[in-house]
Amino acid sequence: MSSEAESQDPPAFLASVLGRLVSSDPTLPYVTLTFAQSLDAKVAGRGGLQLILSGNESMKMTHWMRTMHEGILIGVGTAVNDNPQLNVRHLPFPAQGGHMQHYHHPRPLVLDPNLRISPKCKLIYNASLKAGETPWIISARPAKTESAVESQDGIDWEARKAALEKTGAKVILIERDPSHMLIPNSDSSSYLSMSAVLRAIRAEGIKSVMVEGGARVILSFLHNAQEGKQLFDSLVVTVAPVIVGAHGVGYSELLDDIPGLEHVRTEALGKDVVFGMKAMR
Ligand SMILES: NC(=O)C1=CN([C@@H]2O[C@H](COP(=O)(O)OP(=O)(O)OC[C@H]3O[C@@H](n4cnc5c(N)ncnc54)[C@H](O)[C@@H]3O)[C@@H](O)[C@H]2O)C=CC1
Ligand SMILES: Nc1nc(O)c(N)c(N[C@@H]2O[C@H](COP(=O)(O)O)[C@@H](O)[C@H]2O)n1
Repeated sequence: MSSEAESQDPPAFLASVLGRLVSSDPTLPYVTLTFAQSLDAKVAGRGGLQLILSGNESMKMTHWMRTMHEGILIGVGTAVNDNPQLNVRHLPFPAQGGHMQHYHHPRPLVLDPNLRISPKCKLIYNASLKAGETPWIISARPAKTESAVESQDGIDWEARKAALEKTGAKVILIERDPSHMLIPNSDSSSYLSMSAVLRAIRAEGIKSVMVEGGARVILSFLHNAQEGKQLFDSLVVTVAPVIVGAHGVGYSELLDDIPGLEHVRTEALGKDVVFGMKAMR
């Protein structure tokens, strides 16, 4: 595997798990759900502390996945907590015909109903330096109410939208859908319908999306799948040889059996093990 890791082509592992990254439904993008976890299924430490779970080899594989997809989707929890870059930085520098080539960066897509992301975040800063694509923020107008507190929220939301748009970031609005499948105990005002989000992204021209987390977004996809609504095509999970413990952040506490997942390939990458699965839509 080490010679493949240095190659200027994506690892064969990804080709067999992701195939041609073409969705069977033309109204939806091809979706890869992917994340790194500890042996005890935690994706972050105490209070959401960001953990570097992936070693060099599996992190490189993650960056191959980034360059293979047109979009990279996270929830606003990750955007605020980690201030991530979501660009492609850990691949061998590509040369072609004597010219240096740049890897394609995926477009960052942030689920952010209440527009909590900062206009000063790295995603926006990097885009200004051409070290990443301009992020798209996916949101929904606050519901109109008679309440003074909530109507003030509406005004603040408009101001936050204007501040983000001033940086060049695009705010994509979707309709609020109170009937969409909700994770038990979650607050409907801060959740968007995942299928509406995916349809909106596809309508904007994005044909493949890598979903990188965080915990609630992972749970949303898996919860939908558990209820028979399969919204991802493949699942790639890096397992690192560490135990985080009960104080860490997990995603599986509310889940039951998930049907329709089929193992494709398992790869040992450095200290980590990466599982590649396909999902039956
Ligand atoms: N180990 C790994 O691979 C990764 C770990 N993380 C970790 O995850 C943590 C962040 O996770 P969370 O706080 O759960 O935030 P998150 O990144 O999952 O964002 C959740 C937020 O997204 C918004 N959202 C809108 N529609 C939604 C929907 N249908 N489903 C889910 N969310 C929706 C909501 O405002 C919700 O609160 C951080 O500690 C971060 O370090 C994040 C990404 C990858
Ligand atoms: N593959 C992977 N391994 C880990 O150990 C991780 N902590 C993550 N996290 C995800 O990557 C984002 C950080 O990306 P940048 O390095 O800033 O580009 C982080 O926010 C998570 O989405 N992934």
